[in-house]
Amino acid sequence: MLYLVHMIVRIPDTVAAERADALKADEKAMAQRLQREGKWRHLWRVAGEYANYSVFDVAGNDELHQLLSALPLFPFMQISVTPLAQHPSAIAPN
Ligand SMILES: O=C(O)CC1=CCC(=O)O1
Repeated sequence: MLYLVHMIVRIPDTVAAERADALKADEKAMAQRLQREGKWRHLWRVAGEYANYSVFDVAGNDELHQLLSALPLFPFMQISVTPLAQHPSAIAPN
């Protein structure tokens, strides 16, 4: 199943800069592993915001939740999820 996921990142000032940098490096490593595995199909920065729109291709709600909640920045993100279905006018299956 495909899911459009909106992630807004807010790391509070109480998190030390070194800790924040480590979390971001771990987040990048996990995101790139999931992209290589084909589960994180798109990752787009929202221009001008510390936020992204992503498309995940996973078995269902439970796998998506497991992946999102394992992200290093998960405690500092506001996440919204939109399940995607095929559009009948799309010229190619997604
Ligand atoms: O910077 C972000 O939008 C949060 C994030 C998701 C994957 C990644 O590497 O950073």
